[in-house]
Order: sequence, then C-alpha cells, then structure tokens
Amino acid sequence: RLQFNSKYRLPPEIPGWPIIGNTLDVPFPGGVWGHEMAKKYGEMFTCRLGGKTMVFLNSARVVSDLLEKRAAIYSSRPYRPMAQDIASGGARMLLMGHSDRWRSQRKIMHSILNGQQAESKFIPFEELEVRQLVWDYLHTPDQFYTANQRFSNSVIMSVIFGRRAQLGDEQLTKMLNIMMEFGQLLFSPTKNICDLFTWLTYLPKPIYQHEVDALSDRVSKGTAKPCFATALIEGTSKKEFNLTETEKLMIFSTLLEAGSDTSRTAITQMVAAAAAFPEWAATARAHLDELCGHNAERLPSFEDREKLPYIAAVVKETLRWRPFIQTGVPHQLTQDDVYEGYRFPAGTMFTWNAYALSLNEGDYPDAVRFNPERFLNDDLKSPLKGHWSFGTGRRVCVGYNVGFNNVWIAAACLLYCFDFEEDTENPIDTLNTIWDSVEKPPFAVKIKPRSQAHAELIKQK
Ligand code: HEM
Repeated sequence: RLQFNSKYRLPPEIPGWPIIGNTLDVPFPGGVWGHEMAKKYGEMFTCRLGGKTMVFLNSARVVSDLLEKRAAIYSSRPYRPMAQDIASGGARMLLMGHSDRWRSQRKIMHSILNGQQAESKFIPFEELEVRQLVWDYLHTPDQFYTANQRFSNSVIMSVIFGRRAQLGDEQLTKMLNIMMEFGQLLFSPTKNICDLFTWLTYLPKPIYQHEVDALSDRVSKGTAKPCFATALIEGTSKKEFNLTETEKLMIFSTLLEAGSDTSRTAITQMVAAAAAFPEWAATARAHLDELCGHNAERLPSFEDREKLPYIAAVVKETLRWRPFIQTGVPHQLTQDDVYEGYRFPAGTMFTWNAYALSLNEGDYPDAVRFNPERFLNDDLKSPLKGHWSFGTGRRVCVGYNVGFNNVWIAAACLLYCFDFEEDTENPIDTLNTIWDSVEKPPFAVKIKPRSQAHAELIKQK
C-alpha cells in the first residue's frame, strides 16, 4: 500500500469503508449523487469499488483530455467475468477489452449502422414505425411509454431480423426484461464491479437463438425479408462475417439491446420535457406547422431535415438534458499514465460523469431547463458534438446515427400531432429521472391530439 501510494497519485478520494471502499455509497441510478460529488470535489474524484479504482471525470475538459485525446490507452473495459464470460460467452462487444476481437465486431456493426447505405436501410423502417407510434399515442395515450418501446425496438428488429415488433409481443417482452436487468448490471458502477447476478447465466442466448430459428424457418419457406441476420448467418457477403455461432448471437443481442432502450428512453424524456417546459414545444410546433401546415396537412418526414434545424436541436437537448446512462460507462486505462500531477496505474477505470457534465452551469447556463436553442450553433449537424450522451473516444456509441434519427422522427411527429400537459397534482420530478420502467408510467402526463384534423391525419396513415 505504501509502495502503491508513493508511485501513484489519484484525484481526491471519497472516504469509504475498509475493504469494500465506496461500494455501498454509490446509488443506482447515480446521476444526482454524481452531480453532488462533482460539486464537492471538482473536476475529478476517485472511488474504490470492491477491489477496483474508478475515477469520475466531471468536466468536458478532462473528459476530452483523457478519453478523447488519449483514446489509444483509455478505451478498454474492465474485466466482467459474470456479465461477459458467463452470460455472454465472452462475445459481447460492449464489454470487450480494447482488442482485435472488439475491433472486428465494431467494424461489422459500423458497416451495418453507419455504412454508405445504412441510412437508406433504416429510414423506411423509421418512417413506417413512426406512423404506428402516433397511432398508438392517439389510441392508448396512457401507454405512451410502451409505444416508445415498440417503435424503437421495431426499427432495429426490422433491420436485423426482418420482422416488426408489436405492442405486447411476447418474445420482445422477454428480451426487454433481460435488457432492463442487464442494463443495471452494465451501467451501475457498483453492480458492474461486483458482477453478482449469477441468475443471468446464459439467459440472453436462448432468446436470440429462438429469433434466429424463427428467421431460418421464414428463409426455408421463402417468406423472409432481406435483413442483416440472413446475411450474417449465411456468411456470404463478407469475409469478416466468419464468426462463431455465439459471436453471431451476441452481435444480434448487442444491437437489439443497445439500439432499443436507448432511443425509447430518449423519446420518453422528450415527452417529459414537452410537458414540463411547454414554451420550447410551442416553438418546435411553429416550425413544424410552417412546413406541414397549421391544419394537419401531412406528417413531417426525413426529407424535411434541412428545413427543421430546431428539431435537430431538440434531439441534442433531449440527449444532453438528462443523460439516462447517468454516470457514464467506464473505460479502462491500459498502461500507467501521468496527467496534471496525477499518476494513474494501468487498470484504473475512468467514467464520464454524465449527469454532472450535463448539469455544468459553465457549459450549459440554466442547465436544469430544457432549452433546444443552446444547440442552434455551427455544430448542429454533428450528432456527437456539444454533449456526452453517446459516450466518447474509441468506445463512442456506434449506433449514434440511428439513435439520433430515431429520436428526430419521433420528436417531429409527436410534437406536430399532440399536446403534452403536466398533471398539476403530480408534477414531473425532472431531476430524479428514473424513467426507464416498462411496467408502469414513468410520470404523469396528459397527451391529447392537437385537433380533430391531426387525429384524422393519424388515422389516414
Ligand atoms: C439515443 C440513442 C442512443 C444513446 C444515447 C446511446 C448511448 C451509448 C453510450 C453512452 C455508449 C457507451 C459509450 C462509451 O463507452 O463511451 C454506447 C455504446 C454502444 N451503442 Fe449506443 N446509444 C444509442 C443508440 C444506439 C443504437 C441505435 C445502437 C445500435 C443499433 C447502439 C449501439 C451501441 C453499441 C454496439 C455500443 C458499444 C460500443 C463499444 O463498446 O465499442 N446505440 N451507446
């Protein structure tokens, strides 16, 4: 310990207990806690979680200096025997170290999600599913959160497995329940260190195998639609598709998991913001009315993007306002490093403290308020710039274009068609945002079509 102390120097440490350190101090979700700690300790602080050390990065400056500019050594992941080796056969890309295996999976995902034709593959599904989304909001407004879930999931299901998802889809419900549990395992700084959920063993594999079997059945009957899974299973198109069966299942599972709940939660947050801060929603609507008509002439579409910069700003502000991965996803340092008088040992974990970054008044004046106008600047067209909600460095979200577009089209159509009103008896707590439940409404909100004409427009589609 003495030798360790003399060789290394870490940012201020939060006092903890012997052996377990701060393991019991970090709540889940930890956004508000992380923000409070950042106010107390400054740009960086250190926690001891079990046998691991985690440095929380609380300012854009230090996140950029370390995770972006030194990404070559700050891009690994902590070893997670339970979540990775046991529950994922070692093949889950999100949890892989900075290795060749990670590079090859990331390349495959990048080609699906961001390649030249990627947008043209996703857009037809996004435009189809958003029609179902507004239909669901019109007919079952109290179930808006499950409609968001179905929309996000159906877009990615269509691209990967060539099938749509329905509300109450049994297979989908199983997947999403696992995602919820797995999400806690992944994104809770304490749970991911302890890696304690032994009951998760092997769970995701049979579920995805079931989906693959159903697809194979459709292929043999000649009813399968072209999709990424058939290309990957048949392995015909590219040599890098030469993967083990477990790796293939884990690619499907990763895309489904990483691609569904994220967009869903962002859309839910946008709804909360529209109800809690109606002024910006009125401005967004005025922009939409100019293009699509005051009297519900047509739904917005991706062709309107150039003319609707305000909606892009709405998406960025949604991601910035309350990042739902509240304390970031830890990156692991692969070699000793020196920074501004500190000496970090290899193996230290670093996380971008998402809530603290988003609520930093220096970067975002009146940060608790939802105000898209803060993003109407030269960086508007770069989905990653100006916020940290897609992560950063080499591990930055590989699905950011799809995620951004999902939220864009959902925001445009929902704001054009509906009024969102807070329930004055049950105001929305916009700071403690535990809004990811699929079992019950995340908050009280009144959702009504703007007019009969808007309701008719939705019914026509
Ligand atoms: C609003 C939507 C989304 C948000 C906010 C989001 C956020 C994130 C974050 C914070 C990370 C971790 C970054 C880091 O470690 O620094 C991540 C990683 C990832 N995301 Fe997303 N995501 C979204 C949508 C998607 C979509 C639609 C997909 C795919 C269909 C996707 C696939 C992935 C994958 C595969 C990774 C792992 C990257 C790696 O470890 O190298 N995400 N995402």
